[in-house]
Amino acid sequence: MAAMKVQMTLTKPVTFVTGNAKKLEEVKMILGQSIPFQSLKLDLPELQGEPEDISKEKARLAAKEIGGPVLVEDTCLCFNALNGLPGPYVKWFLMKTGHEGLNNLLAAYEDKTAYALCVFSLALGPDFEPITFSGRTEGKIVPARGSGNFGWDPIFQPVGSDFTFAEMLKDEKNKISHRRRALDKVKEYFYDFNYAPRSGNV
Ligand SMILES: O=c1nc[nH]c2c1ncn2[C@H]1C[C@H](O)[C@@H](COP(=O)(O)OP(=O)(O)OP(=O)(O)O)O1
Ligand SMILES: [Mg+2]
Repeated sequence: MAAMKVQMTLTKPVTFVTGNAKKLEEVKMILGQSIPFQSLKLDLPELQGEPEDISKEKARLAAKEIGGPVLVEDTCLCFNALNGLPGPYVKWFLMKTGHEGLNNLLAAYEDKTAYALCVFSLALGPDFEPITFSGRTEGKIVPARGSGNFGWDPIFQPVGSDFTFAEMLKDEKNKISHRRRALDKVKEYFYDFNYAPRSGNV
């Protein structure tokens, strides 16, 4: 009876919880009118560990805080030469060492390939186990190019593009980004449970 549970529970719009205004901006652009949601700015404490577990734990905390359905996400930047690090810790590496420091981490390696990973977690309420949806974009780490107003965008150049995320128009980034790919799965989930009409802004 999972489907019925979902429909009964989602009588309220989902609250997307994040402390990052740039994330929220992209989520709004990508979702459009497809899923009814509201947002709340909260900087939730984050577990250490694997991306899925970090994201799920964030959702549990958020659902407890809100007392209703929540959506959160955790974003990682993973270097293949470093077996996936800095991964979920990229925020702290970026803050302490900047774009140059992140490039320097790879100086000893020929392999500059990396991937951006976004793990969304949906918790239908405080008593529900969160469900995760991941999206991944392959690319490489390059010296910073483009406007530096969102995280590590200037040093990530996706496969198949001559531009870094920071050099692209938002629309272009949103077509191929880790966040877009994860949100496509979130949307599918909502359509499957008839919570959002498939004819919505896809
Ligand atoms: O598309 C992106 N392009 C460039 N940089 C990005 C992107 N998405 C997240 N970022 C940055 C923000 C933070 O430095 C780290 C992820 O950390 P993460 O914990 O997921 O984000 P956060 O703490 O800023 O917001 P939240 O309150 O949702 O946890 O990578
Ligand atoms: Mg965070």
